[in-house]
Parts: sequence; C-alpha cells; structure tokens
Amino acid sequence: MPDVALDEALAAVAGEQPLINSVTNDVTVNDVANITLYWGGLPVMSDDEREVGDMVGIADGCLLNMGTVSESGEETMLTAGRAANERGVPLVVDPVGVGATPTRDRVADRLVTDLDVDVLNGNYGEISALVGDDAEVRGVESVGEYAEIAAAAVECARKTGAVVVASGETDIVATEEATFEVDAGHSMMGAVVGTGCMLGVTLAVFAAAIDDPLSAALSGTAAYGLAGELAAEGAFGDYRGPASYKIAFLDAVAGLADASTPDIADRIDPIEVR
Ligand SMILES: Nc1ncnc2c1ncn2[C@@H]1O[C@H](COP(=O)(O)OP(=O)(O)OP(=O)(O)O)[C@@H](O)[C@H]1O
Ligand SMILES: Cc1ncsc1CCO
Ligand SMILES: [Mg+2]
Repeated sequence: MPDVALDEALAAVAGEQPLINSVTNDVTVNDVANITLYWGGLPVMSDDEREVGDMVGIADGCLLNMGTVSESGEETMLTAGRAANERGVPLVVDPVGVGATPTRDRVADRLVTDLDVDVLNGNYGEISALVGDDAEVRGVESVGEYAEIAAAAVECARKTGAVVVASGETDIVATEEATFEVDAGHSMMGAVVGTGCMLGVTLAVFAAAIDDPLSAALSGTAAYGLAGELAAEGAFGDYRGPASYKIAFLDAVAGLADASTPDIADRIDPIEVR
C-alpha cells in the first residue's frame, strides 16, 4: 500500500500552496476555481493559446477538462499539456463526455496519445469508452452497468501510462501494476453537476503537493469522498437538497483539515483484477 495519511496529505498541500492552471469547461469553471482554493491551492484559469504555455510553466499542476472543448480549445489544451510535460508539471486529464460523440472521442484520443498524463479521471462510462468497452455516455453522464469497470480502469492505465481514477458509487484507482477500491463519498455527490470536474482539480492539487502520483490519486480521491460524507452528515450545516448540499460540500473541503475525520487508509482496499 502506498503512503496515504490524510493529515500528511493536507499538510503537504498547505505547505506547497500549489498554483494550478485549469483549462476547463464553461459550466463548472467557478466551482473548479473555488475548490482549488478551498484545498489550499491557488487557482488560475488561463486558456489563451498565446499565454497558456507560460502560465503552466510557472504552475505546480495543470488540469485539462474537455467538457466544452472547441476547435481552438483543443489546441489550447494540447499547448498547455505539452508545456506541463516539458516543465515536469503534474498533468491531470478529465476526458468529459468521451464516448458520447466522435468529436469527443477524437479529442480525448489526442490528449492521451500526444501527452504524458500523470492522472486521468472520468466516470465509469468515460473510462470504459476510452478503452473501447461498451459504454453509454449521454452528454456527460454515465448511464448503464459497468461490471468490468476495474478491468477497464487497468486497461486505461496500461494504454495511457496514467494513474486512472474511475469515479462512481465506488471509485477505482488503477495503475498497470495495482488496483484499489476507494470507498468514500455519498450519493448526493452524484446529484450535483460538476463533482467529477471538481474531483479532477482536486487530483491536480494533490499531485502538485505529493510526489508519487498514485499516493496523490488515492489520498485526493479519499479526501474528496470524506468531505462528501461530512457534508451529508450535516457536519457543515443542514442541507435541503442538492443546491444547498453543494455549498455544504465545498465548506467541508475547506474545513476538512480541522474536522475530526477517520483516516483514509481504511477506505482504500487493494483488489485483484483478472
Ligand atoms: N452514488 C454515489 N455514492 C458515493 N459517491 C458518489 C456517488 N455518485 C458519485 N459519487 C462521487 O462523486 C464524484 C463524481 O463522480 P461522478 O462519477 O458522478 O462524476 P461525473 O459523472 O464526471 O460528474 P460531472 O460530470 O457532473 O462532473 C466522485 O468523487 C464519486 O465518488
Ligand atoms: C453539463 C456539462 N456539459 C459539458 S461540461 C459539463 C459539466 C459536467 O461535466
Ligand atoms: Mg466528469
């Protein structure tokens, strides 16, 4: 098992205060910025082709989220990703909606082929689609059954060289060599648009502060789920539905370091994948 203590991970983030450049979608950009700050990082959203390489060059982490990608945005993401690779800046890719349309399939393929991706996150449908498994992605939503999701995540790790986080009721974290189930989170997280996008930038924050991408992915995924649970328990105020839950969840992220939380190691189980 890699090293995954929650207090150490949060202290590493606080110590680093990593600057994260997110090239992300127009839908959840503000949530992605705020959660970066609430973890203890610094957000910037440069997405101008002329500037983005320089900004990523001085950043500590980079997120590429193709949720509303355009023709020019595709080139901007590749420029940002190449700058990250050249400068050794940890790179996270969220191939939002891959599997839904041929355009998204092509963009996602370019991102994972042309770039060295450190951590790749997507919902079950997206991870399955990336490796050519049967997947039902309607717009950006994963629908359908994914009995083989762990095998798909391992195949995706093999194909991309990234640490893969397949999000859903149980999150799967996979490398070519090892696979883990992360049992943290709450069903309310699935009722809020953008929890996958915010997981992506969370992984960038943790990867910027923790050298080993697998430790970063495991601790980031588990910490994120714990915040979701604390919010659902009402530890950050009562919620009345998904909109107020989102606020409580963001407060839980900001307050996680000071909250009394169970450690994350017992939420992470190595699993065998055929
Ligand atoms: N039923 C559930 N139980 C526990 N956690 C959940 C559940 N549904 C979603 N989550 C959590 O919510 C987060 C987002 O996962 P999800 O797979 O819904 O992302 P997504 O489809 O990419 O979201 P979006 O496109 O809205 O950003 C993950 O951390 C996941 O663990
Ligand atoms: C709804 C939606 N459409 C494109 S990106 C996005 C945000 C959630 O992935
Ligand atoms: Mg998503």
